[in-house]
Amino acid sequence: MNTTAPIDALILMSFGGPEAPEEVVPFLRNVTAGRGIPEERLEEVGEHYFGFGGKSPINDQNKALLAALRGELDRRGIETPLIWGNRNWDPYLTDEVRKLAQDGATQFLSIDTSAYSSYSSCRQYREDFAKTIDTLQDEGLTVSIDKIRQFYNHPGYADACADCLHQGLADFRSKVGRIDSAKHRILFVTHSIPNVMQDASEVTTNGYRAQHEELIDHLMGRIDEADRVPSELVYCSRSGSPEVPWLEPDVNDRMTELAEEGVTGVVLVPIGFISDHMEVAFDLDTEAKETAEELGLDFTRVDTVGTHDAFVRGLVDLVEERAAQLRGEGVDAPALPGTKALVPGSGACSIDCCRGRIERATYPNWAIAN
Ligand SMILES: CC1=C(CCC(=O)O)c2cc3nc(cc4[nH]c(cc5[nH]c(cc1n2)c(C)c5CCC(=O)O)c(CCC(=O)O)c4C)C(CCC(=O)O)=C3C
Ligand SMILES: [Fe+2]
Repeated sequence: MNTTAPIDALILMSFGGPEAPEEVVPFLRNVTAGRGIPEERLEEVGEHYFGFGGKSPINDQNKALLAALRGELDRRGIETPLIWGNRNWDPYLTDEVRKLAQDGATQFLSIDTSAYSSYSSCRQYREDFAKTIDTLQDEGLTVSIDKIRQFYNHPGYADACADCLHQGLADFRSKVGRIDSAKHRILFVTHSIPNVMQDASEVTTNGYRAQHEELIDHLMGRIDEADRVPSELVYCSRSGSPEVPWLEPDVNDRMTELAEEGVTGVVLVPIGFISDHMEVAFDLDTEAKETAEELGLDFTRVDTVGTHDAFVRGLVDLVEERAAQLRGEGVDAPALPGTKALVPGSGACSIDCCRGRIERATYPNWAIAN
């Protein structure tokens, strides 16, 4: 069936980013409103954006993903409109949903650009849906917004990550000759989050960190045995006050320790990011690369999935999966062997997941139906 019924329209929902220097400070104010991030950290992050001409790479990457998704929908004969809306910058979710709602669309399905469970990567998007729904309701427009499941263990994302890793290892091999367990490490990198956010992510799912570990086990199992050097999960982009604990080790700290232990080369695999947005462009390609240079480490940063075919097809599969669930059809929800698909309402990513300090309205409020 070449339809997404009962869904009238699809949304690519992302973070948003500034396009010009004068947008950087207002953007950061939007991001951090009420989130207690110290002024020094904001100035530091502002400098990262100014260093790139005040333009975040994220918008162009989302436009490319939008075009790739449209292409895949068209290939499948799915005519459902697809729009793009952000949390923190123009085009804003509410404005984009309003346009289609005025044309009569009521049921929306969102593709969020984050793979794992946590407040920042799942629940906060559902808070955004609730705000949009409320705002439009006040204007006399009734809409609902559902979302696809977190996709870290969907075969499409995993296949794309595996392909990127394969290519990255080839690049590394061209620098070092032979990949060697005694000298080389594979460091999977993701966004650090506060420990309390990690804990909240474990209430109804296996949680943020364990989800990364599942994907890592899978990816390591797929690389040639000769390349299977020790690997670990490290973090970047820590924010917040220094006295608040966040997930560690930081990628730079860990590279420093490894160099002291005699490691001479690292392959960084940014599985926490679907495209090369600012955390990748600055925290990895600028800062971590400099650390590697100072330490004399051979260094390869593996590609993010971006618009990789397998990833794009996987996202459209997830759209079709969710639409079928909403039609009440029994559907196959594929997941990596030994892992569980986070089907909304099945006990994962439910109303109870990833609660923060402050309780805000979310939508949808899936019931836990085990
Ligand atoms: C888990 C996670 C993802 C991945 C999931 C997803 O993709 O959604 C993500 C994505 C992103 N984060 C981004 C940017 C920022 N994140 C910040 C702050 C924070 N992120 C956090 C977590 C995450 N963030 C957290 C716990 C905070 C602390 C404040 C809070 O508790 O909310 C700040 C404030 C300054 C600072 O503190 O660094 C900025 C500017 C951009 C845009 C980049 C670009 O422009 O290319 C993207 C894609
Ligand atoms: Fe962030």
